[in-house]
Amino acid sequence: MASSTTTNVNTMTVYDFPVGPYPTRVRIAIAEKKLQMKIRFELVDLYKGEHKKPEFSEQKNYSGTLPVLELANGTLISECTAITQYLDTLDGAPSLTGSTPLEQGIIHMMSKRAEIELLDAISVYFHHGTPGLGPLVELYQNPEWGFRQRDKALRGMHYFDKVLQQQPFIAGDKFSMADITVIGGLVFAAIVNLEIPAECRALLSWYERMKSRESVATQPAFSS
Ligand SMILES: N[C@@H](CCC(=O)N[C@@H](CS(=O)(=O)O)C(=O)NCC(=O)O)C(=O)O
Repeated sequence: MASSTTTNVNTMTVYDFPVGPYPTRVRIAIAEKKLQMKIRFELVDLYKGEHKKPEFSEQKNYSGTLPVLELANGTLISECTAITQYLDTLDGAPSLTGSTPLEQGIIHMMSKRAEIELLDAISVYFHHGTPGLGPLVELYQNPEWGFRQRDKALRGMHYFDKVLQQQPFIAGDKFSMADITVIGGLVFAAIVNLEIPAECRALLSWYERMKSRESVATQPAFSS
């Protein structure tokens, strides 16, 4: 794992794979909260299986996935939703995860639905229905299960298209963590060459709007 030499005592570290769909979720949240100066990124090379080595799974994240946020005091937070919630509420002015109980409930539901119906489904297709991270990492593959999840993700795209026919953002009338999760899903869709169906015009239009946000456009996953 590469590391920088100078670290401010208050700097947080994100263990990261810059173009990865899930790391991109947290990268967008960091940009939306303008926390870039307080966070350093440390590359963990997924294609070399660094995330599966004991020094990572035992010391950083039992689940062996990225991203992981490490606070200055050594506290470790994994899972994109948890990391986003922590970073969003740090300044006492949540803008991504909801500022009322109702907003928090709806945003969490729609973000989790985006994981289940889109992002996580495409991840399973990537790992089981394609060569994924390669034979050193993909020790077990079930292509049929992968293809079923790909089809589930396509249904998910149609679902979110219908949602966006009725409202400007995934969880309602404001940009939120739920939009970021769907963006992560579409980043993964591009990686596996799973095109957004042409008839999903509301989803396509929403995605163009999302890609014009500075917090999104500046991410490595979107640099051509
Ligand atoms: N539920 C986790 C999933 C994280 C995840 O799957 N991250 C990917 C990173 S990336 O594919 O998006 O770049 C990973 O570590 N994959 C490695 C593996 O699954 O072996 C989260 O929300 O953080």
